[in-house]
Amino acid sequence: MPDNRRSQAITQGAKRTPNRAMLRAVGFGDGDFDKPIVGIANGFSTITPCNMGLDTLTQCAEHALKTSGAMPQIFGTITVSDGISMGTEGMKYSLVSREVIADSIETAVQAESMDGVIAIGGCDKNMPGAVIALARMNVPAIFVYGGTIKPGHYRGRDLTIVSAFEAVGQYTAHRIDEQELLEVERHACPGAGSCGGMYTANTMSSAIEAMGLSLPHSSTMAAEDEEKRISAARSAEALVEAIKKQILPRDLITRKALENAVSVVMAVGGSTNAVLHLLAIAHAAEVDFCIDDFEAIRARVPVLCDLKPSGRYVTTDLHQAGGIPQVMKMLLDHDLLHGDCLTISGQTVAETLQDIPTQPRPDQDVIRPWDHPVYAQGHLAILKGNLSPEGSVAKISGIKNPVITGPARVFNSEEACMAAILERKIQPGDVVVIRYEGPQGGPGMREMLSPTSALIGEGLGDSVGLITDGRFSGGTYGMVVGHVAPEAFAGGVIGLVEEGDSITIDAHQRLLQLNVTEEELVHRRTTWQPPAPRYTRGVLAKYAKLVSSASRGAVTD
Ligand SMILES: CC(C)(O)[C@@H](O)C(=O)O
Ligand SMILES: [Mg+2]
Repeated sequence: MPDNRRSQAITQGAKRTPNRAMLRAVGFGDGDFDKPIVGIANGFSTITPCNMGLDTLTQCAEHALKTSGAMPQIFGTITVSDGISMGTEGMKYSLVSREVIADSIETAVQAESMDGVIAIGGCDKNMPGAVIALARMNVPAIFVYGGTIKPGHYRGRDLTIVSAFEAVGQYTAHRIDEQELLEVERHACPGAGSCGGMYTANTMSSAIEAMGLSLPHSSTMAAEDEEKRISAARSAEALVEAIKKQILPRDLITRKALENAVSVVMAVGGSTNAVLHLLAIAHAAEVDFCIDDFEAIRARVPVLCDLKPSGRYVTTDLHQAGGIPQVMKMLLDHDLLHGDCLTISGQTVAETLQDIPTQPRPDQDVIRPWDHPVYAQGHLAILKGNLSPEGSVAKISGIKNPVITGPARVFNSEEACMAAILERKIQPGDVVVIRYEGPQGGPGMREMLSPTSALIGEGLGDSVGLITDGRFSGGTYGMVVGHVAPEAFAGGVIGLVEEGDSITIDAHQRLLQLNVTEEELVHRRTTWQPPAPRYTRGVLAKYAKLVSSASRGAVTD
């Protein structure tokens, strides 16, 4: 073990007698002060099914660290539940929790001079929050994903949490009755694990595996399966080896690795949140990577996987079909992946894939053959125009009407918009505008799964556009554009839109345009004032003062 261990700052020499005295109280013995001290950032919580199984994984990792000659130290990180807070004021804490998780891991590991860290997370923000911390600290580290939930089943179909969100719109549109709404609620989430489609949690776990920061196949394992617990122990062993070799997160989180992550996110049809989080991870790792880098990758990478929200299958199906290594192998064989990137095991990406088949198994169709992709190009597009000169993010594949020009229906909050949708006041051809929901203005940039799902449920998903300076859940699809930057609160044009204005969303040209003259915008700006901040004390007030534009990842440092 390298003798320049960080933990020597608290374990070596007479002056560290008190420090060792306290470490003895937590279980250190005479021979333990020369072992590496490895933190386990344990996201266990019962406030969301995503994190329910993490304590078991922590115990597996703890045991494996001890048998591998390291000294584990467990500490907690928080989580919030996107799905449970969705549609409420509480969702404003969701993106904020990414920073709280990152700051809490950094604080604990740096305060105690740890030699390495295993970050264990489940719900959406746990993944980017953990990796932001690992990138900042650059101490040997590995990520362990809590695992996906298995699908629910009802009347012969697979259900996920998004089925429940969409059922709300189906019910208000009288397309299902109250009993069916209740049965969907009862069956959508059968146990522990993160939301089961290729939504944000599974998207980010896949991106982290693509960057070599977690073990192969680990990002698509089910939370409740034994292999997930075995993988946690193997991850601990891999980290002890990485400490010996001094493999650091910034050796893994390189520009090429970020490009690999974006390619995999495109190939699996992942969440729009991946744009926000990968930009924030690049910022933390001090890698030159910006929102415009997504388009070059989108244009060359096909969507290979037929996964919910817009596809048929769930992440456990992807796992059974070969998981992320199978997707990566197909990308590598077509020169759409950098095979020379390093991974946490010390192998290169190409070496980890050498035994993976070049074509997906013919007995499954969740991963399509290369020459029959779901879509020929990626689905995550960056739209620009006078509404979003810094950028905005949309899923543009599989849309029935890729170009929509319609009258603006303007709402200054998610709640006001949701009320209008449920009162059936939104008509085909409308372009819904939800603003003052950005990182600063919300604050917290809420996910708009409730209104987008209600539109789908009411059968308006193909005929109504929706733009917002907020963001979307991984379960959102349709003609929807989020992360509009600059946001309204920061003086963005979205704040100048008036009811009835003509707005164009053009997926082909990747254009987001307010069809109003420049002179009119100049006139409107003379009377525009930012609203008073919604919060003046506490977490949300502090966040609103620090947070950057979504086009830079909504970072706070
Ligand atoms: C509730 C969901 C689907 O997990 C959402 O929060 C996401 O971002 O995917
Ligand atoms: Mg989410």
